[in-house]
Amino acid sequence: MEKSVVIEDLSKKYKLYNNRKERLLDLIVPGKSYGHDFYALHNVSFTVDKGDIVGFVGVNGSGKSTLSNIIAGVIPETTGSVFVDGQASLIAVNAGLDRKLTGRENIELKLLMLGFSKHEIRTLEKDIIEFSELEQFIDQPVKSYSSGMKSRLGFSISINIDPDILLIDEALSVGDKTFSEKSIEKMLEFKQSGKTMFFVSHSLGQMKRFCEKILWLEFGEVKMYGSTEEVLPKYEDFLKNYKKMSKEDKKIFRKKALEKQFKK
Ligand SMILES: Nc1ncnc2c1ncn2[C@@H]1O[C@H](COP(=O)(O)OP(=O)(O)OP(=O)(O)O)[C@@H](O)[C@H]1O
Repeated sequence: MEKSVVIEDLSKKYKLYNNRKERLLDLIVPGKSYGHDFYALHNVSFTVDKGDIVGFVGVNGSGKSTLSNIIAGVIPETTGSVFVDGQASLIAVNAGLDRKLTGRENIELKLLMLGFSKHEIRTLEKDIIEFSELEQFIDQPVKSYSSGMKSRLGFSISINIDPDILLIDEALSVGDKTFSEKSIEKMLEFKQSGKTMFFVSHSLGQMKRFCEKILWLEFGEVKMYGSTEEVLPKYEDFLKNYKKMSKEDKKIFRKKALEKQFKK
């Protein structure tokens, strides 16, 4: 099988500060370190074959968006290696849109940055605007858009540029039903063309519908990776138990995980 994405020992570390003074001191005092290291991802390894549809699951803060952003090249990893074969495109609420520019300008800028020719831009721009259903709003600045409109624009750009790898991070949760259905159809087309896709969603129904494999992240670490039939029922069991936990037990569970993420 041809590999599409290979992640080895990937970690993403953030520096967290208690206040602005600490942040400033960390910048200007040589040889001394202020603040705390926090691992959003720690030693994550997995391999994805060409044409796989992989879902990322995990409770809030487990690292799903951080991982999608790293695969899409939006943020860098701290350590480890990330191999991505081809061009990856991320669809996420707010991702990659310049709020000051209009919808049309955002489309043109994105296409220019991706190296499309003038002729290709003209054709693609038309398709993207039509798919987005933004009509006359396309010439309004993105800062005036609702989150649904932004998500429609982002989705339309990313899907129409036909990337090798598509990452969809919760982008379907904010659109209205008709647009979601249309997007799902487009995603099924993408799936049928044998391209690699990643999917982040809290909707397990959507995960079942699309994904062949599931990566379950728990506070920055891989808890399980395997076929949807194997992993999703286990994750569902975990969620059921997690929901049943008392407020106090949930707090303890989160605290223990956070201690691990801070210490590594
Ligand atoms: N820029 C940042 N600086 C500091 N910490 C960050 C930053 N970005 C993310 N984090 C932390 O990294 C962890 C993982 O965040 P991430 O958004 O990847 O989780 P997630 O699984 O996508 O969560 P959700 O389901 O809520 O969207 C969280 O604890 C978050 O607070």
